[in-house]
Amino acid sequence: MSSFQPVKNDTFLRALRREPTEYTPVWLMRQAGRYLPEYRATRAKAGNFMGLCTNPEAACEVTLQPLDRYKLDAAILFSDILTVPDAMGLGLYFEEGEGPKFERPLTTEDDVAKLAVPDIGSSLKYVTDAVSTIRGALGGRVPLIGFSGSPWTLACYMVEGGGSREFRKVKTMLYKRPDLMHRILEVTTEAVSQYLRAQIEAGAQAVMIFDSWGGALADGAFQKFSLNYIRKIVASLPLQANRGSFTEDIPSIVFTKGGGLWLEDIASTGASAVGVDWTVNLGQARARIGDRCAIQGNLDPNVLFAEPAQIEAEVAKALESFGVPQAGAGHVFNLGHGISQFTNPESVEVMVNAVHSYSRKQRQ
Ligand SMILES: Cc1c2[nH]c(c1CCC(=O)O)Cc1[nH]c(c(CCC(=O)O)c1C)Cc1[nH]c(c(CCC(=O)O)c1C)Cc1[nH]c(c(C)c1CCC(=O)O)C2
Repeated sequence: MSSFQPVKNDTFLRALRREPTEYTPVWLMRQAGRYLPEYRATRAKAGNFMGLCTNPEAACEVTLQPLDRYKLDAAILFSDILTVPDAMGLGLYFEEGEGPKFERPLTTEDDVAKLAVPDIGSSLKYVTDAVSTIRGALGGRVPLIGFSGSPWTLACYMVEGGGSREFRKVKTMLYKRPDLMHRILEVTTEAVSQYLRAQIEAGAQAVMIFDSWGGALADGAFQKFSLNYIRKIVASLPLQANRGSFTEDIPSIVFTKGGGLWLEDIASTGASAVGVDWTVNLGQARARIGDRCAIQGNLDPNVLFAEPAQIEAEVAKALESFGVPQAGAGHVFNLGHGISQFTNPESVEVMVNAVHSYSRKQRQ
């Protein structure tokens, strides 16, 4: 039994390939999440967030929830970037209202020496099972995006033991013991490469690398400790997947939050698209890299707290800034970071519909 169906709405994939589209495709980072009452209901049934992630049927249900409400052009696997360090034995847990934490962060030289690539096929089977369940349930409606954290972003959580503002521990290690830092990044790079390849094999039609904390690094350190490892991962990914009766291209997206200064460097990884946050001017980004890579982004998620007319105006501003994507350029509309849990679900509908209708008008 094959659950692979070719995709019907391939607007997102065509934009990533920088081919012409009738309108600008749109999806939202964290589109399945706490701002949706139906998500909160499913999460309550599953007990907690990791209960959702580890149950492929529940993960599938919440992945599809935003697609049933909005005309989104892509689905994203419901999971978390921290499943990889959890599989490495660090013991992921979530404290209510405090975000993710690790029971066994990497604190000593010995911890780092013992770190090893986990057996992805067994320890992260719940993720690849979720991917194939979701791909089957989508029935080709829209493409399914798989994802991972960047090695540097994962290392931030692994060394700090949770979220951080100053990154004191992880940056101390980076400057004082770069050998230890590189070892963590090497092991994590291999784990992430295998993990993304497993997601592609299970049915993911595009992959995204979240480098959420790349922007916390100094110029020079960013290229050495984050980008070089992302480059290795992108190089390890297959460009196509064989689905039995057909093959499909597998584009990749690299999103470095706060990476606006380094767009050319990020584009040079060979990724199909560069994700940008709201500090970046889309027109300037296009001029800098738009003939090498597609661009994804970049509305400030806080725009969604304004009135519908203001949301529509901000969407139009972003689309005008990019301009009409002629062949050779590609734009995927998104937020510049994950949607806030305090967002009114109706505002998302206003945004998605505004992206579609305004970008169609632009092309007339
Ligand atoms: C840094 C990071 C994490 N996770 C992720 C990142 C990179 C993107 C970014 O920078 O935001 C990525 C992520 N996390 C989640 C997804 C699912 C797919 C999607 O809809 O985009 C994705 C792609 C679900 C989630 N991951 C998490 C939630 C909230 C869980 C809940 O309480 O229901 C969701 C929906 C938990 C999580 N997981 C993480 C944090 C910091 C938190 C707490 C966030 C919060 O409290 O708002 C780590």
